[in-house]
Amino acid sequence: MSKNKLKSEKPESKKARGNDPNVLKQDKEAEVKVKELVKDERTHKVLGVICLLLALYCFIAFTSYLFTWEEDQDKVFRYSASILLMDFDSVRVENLLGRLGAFVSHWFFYKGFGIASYLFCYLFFILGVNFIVGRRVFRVWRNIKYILFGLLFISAAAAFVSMFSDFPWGGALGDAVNHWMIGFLGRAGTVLLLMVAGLSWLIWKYNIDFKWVEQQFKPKPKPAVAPAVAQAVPQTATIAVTPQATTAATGTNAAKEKQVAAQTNKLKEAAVAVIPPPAEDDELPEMQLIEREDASITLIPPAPTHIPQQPVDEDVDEEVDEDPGPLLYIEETVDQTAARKQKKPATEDVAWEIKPSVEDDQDEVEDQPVRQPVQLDPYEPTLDLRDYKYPSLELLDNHSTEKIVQDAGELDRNKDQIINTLKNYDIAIQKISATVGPTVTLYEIVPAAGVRISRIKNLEDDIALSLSALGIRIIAPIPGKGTIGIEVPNVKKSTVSLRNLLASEKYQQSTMELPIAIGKKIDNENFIADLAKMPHLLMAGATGQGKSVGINTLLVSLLYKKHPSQLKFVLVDPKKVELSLYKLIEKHFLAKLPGEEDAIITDTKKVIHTLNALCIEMDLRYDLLKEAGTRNIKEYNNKFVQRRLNPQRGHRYLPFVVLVVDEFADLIMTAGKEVEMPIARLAQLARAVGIHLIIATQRPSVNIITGTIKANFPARIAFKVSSKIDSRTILDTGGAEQLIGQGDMLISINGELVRLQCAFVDTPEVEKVAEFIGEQRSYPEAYLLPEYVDDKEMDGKEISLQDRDPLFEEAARVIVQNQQGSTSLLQRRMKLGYNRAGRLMDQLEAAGIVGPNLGSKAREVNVKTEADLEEILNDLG
Ligand SMILES: Nc1ncnc2c1ncn2[C@@H]1O[C@H](COP(=O)(O)OP(=O)(O)OP(=O)(O)O)[C@@H](O)[C@H]1O
Repeated sequence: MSKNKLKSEKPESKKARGNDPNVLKQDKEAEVKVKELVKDERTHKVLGVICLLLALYCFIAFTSYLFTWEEDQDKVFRYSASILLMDFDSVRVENLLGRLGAFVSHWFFYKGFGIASYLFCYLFFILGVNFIVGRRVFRVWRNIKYILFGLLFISAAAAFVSMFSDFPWGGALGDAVNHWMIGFLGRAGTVLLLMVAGLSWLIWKYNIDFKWVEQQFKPKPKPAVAPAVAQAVPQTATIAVTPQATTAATGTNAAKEKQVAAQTNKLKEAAVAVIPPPAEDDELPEMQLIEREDASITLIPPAPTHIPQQPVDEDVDEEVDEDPGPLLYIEETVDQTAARKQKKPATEDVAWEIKPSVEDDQDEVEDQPVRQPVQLDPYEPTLDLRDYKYPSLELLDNHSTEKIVQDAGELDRNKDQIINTLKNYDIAIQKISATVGPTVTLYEIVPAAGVRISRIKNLEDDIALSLSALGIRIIAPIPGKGTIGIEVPNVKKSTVSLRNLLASEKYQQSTMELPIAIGKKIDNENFIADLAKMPHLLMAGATGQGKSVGINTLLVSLLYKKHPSQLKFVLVDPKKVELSLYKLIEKHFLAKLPGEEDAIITDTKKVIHTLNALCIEMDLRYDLLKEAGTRNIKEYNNKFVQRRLNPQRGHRYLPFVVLVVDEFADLIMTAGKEVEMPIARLAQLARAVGIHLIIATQRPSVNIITGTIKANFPARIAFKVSSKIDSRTILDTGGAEQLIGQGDMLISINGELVRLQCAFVDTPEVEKVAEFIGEQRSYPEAYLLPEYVDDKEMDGKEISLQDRDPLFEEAARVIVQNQQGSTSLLQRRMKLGYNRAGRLMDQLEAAGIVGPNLGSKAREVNVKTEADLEEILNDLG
């Protein structure tokens, strides 16, 4: 009965949904064409050129108006807009850009905003540049806000100042505002209000500090303080540095580190204290020297206690308006110095003390001659971007009411049909119960005594056929319950919004390291898992079944929980369009190869480089873990946070790295083993160092998901696939071919299989989240992966000093400063792969800077001082 019903419903529903398929196709095509046109790079460039020309046009017209307005004004008044249509001879205007120029300028200046009209030239200019360059060189909304304020303020101020001038300096707007203000506040009040508005804007934009005011009221420091400090604290070496100075010497930036070390080395001899002034940008700050009398003071280099990357505002038209922060104070006691000299393990030999400010301390020094070592505050990675705001749930949409409505009639009908079908096979049942989920309802059956479950299992296909609904899955038995489950799709499915999942207590309160909100189980329980524990995820599904949405769901749920300093994504997108939205968060959350323009990798060759670079990153991280005596990233970061690891030795806070590959099959088809090998290596080893993989494929065939790959991906997700074989390839069992699509999925974690409805997040929502993050202050560039040089590309290249590696000089300095000719030192300090570091070492040998290879021992360093090295480098030219 219901079989017939189902059959007869099909054409109807098609009718209801669809109209003539041809018509639909045309609509779609037209829509696609318009969309493509809007997105086309060339359209943007044309718009950009138009905007720039408009900017230039207005600029010339306005400037000309300044000189010709007297002659032209009468004519524009007399003829108004009809001046544009008149003969050349009947009306002659003086404006360089003719009647249109005269009319437009008159309109902007006289009827509009006066001299502030020039702001429109600026607006067209920034729009033009943004369109032409193809990315947001200028932030449009922020600039529009400034321009609106400027129009109001400049026109009002200009109108006030030029009250008795004939020229419309403030335009109609300025006059109106001015008129109202004078009536309301009087002249003095208007002056005050304009001053307050102008000053407020300056303070807001440039964050002016009023230190000079502060200094006027501060008592002058006593002249003898510096020697007094040295004498009073003979056992303490003191270096004052600003937070920026500490940043300059991080392990990630070997050049700066080396410069700091070089400067500090020089200072050691002179026994002086170093107080670098606050650095505004990434440049190494210049040092100010304050001589101290006591030559016995020992100095340690200003250990980079802080951020691995110096954040900047992405906005190019704005200065970084960050307060340089208070001076920090780093101190090492004589015991610690001695310990350091004896080369105690890196983890224990250094204690840094960070105190507010030398200025604050100077008075204190006199009252408190002996300084006690002070417990340091833990390192806080999120201070990298301390004003970073996590995206709010408001950016996401609610796609449905979370309440699942199930028609009681439908439940009854399904129940009866199940009972009858089983009866046909002589299977009696004791009890049947139903759990209604978002997409399917689970009917749980307790068979009558004596019915063997294996019988039902054998009849699985027949029962599914008899029930004849699409997407039925029979679980016999339900693991751990001894009952039989039959999943029947709901007629009315409800979408699970990612927003609701992220709002759930389970997600909000989660203490997982990488929480991913995947979807809802059949019993409506939210399924939130820890990617760090999985530790890698394989996703497969035929085209159009919800893979891309699934990837977005995972990425967005990580973005809602993680700070940019704690997580980096490596995105591989051979299809070029799926992950392109995340370009906006490049400087916050993405990692890329040095020198690469795009952080989202679409080219196969670059994928191979990136995967190998990730392997190098993994090896480097293992070296760090080993040196720190820790077993995994959690222990390592804990130790770093407690300041028990010295950044001077290359230690740094390690963010999690999540590699997302959107179309794995495509890569394997084009690059085969070259891609499979590094992926397999990463999958086998990378979990302990915080590198996790999410790999998605449309074609889950055995030549793509090979045994090696499968063995290392214990967590796997299958959306609907086209055959049972595909389902077996991915899940080791059938079932995924029975799914109903649209995010209906099976997840297998450590052998346990769960059916879920994947949470839904739409592209505009992802865009909003990416925009929200992208607009905030960021690092100066994406997180840099180590350099990888393809052996094949370098093979056959002779060691020639003419053709030196670009990093040759830097490598030479690292070796000479450390007086240690070891390849692994170069690898660690400069984040290089073994091969490149080896080649650099060969070149250094050819230049006579290091001696020959001594097997397992480090090479001898022939150059003893940096001055000698500089000479050699100069000679090499
Ligand atoms: N979790 C979900 N909830 C509701 N609808 C979904 C869900 N996931 C996907 N869909 C629907 O299915 C459509 C296709 O999904 P998606 O683009 O993710 O497929 P895909 O597997 O990535 O396809 P392709 O491999 O061709 O890119 C979506 O546009 C959406 O309408």
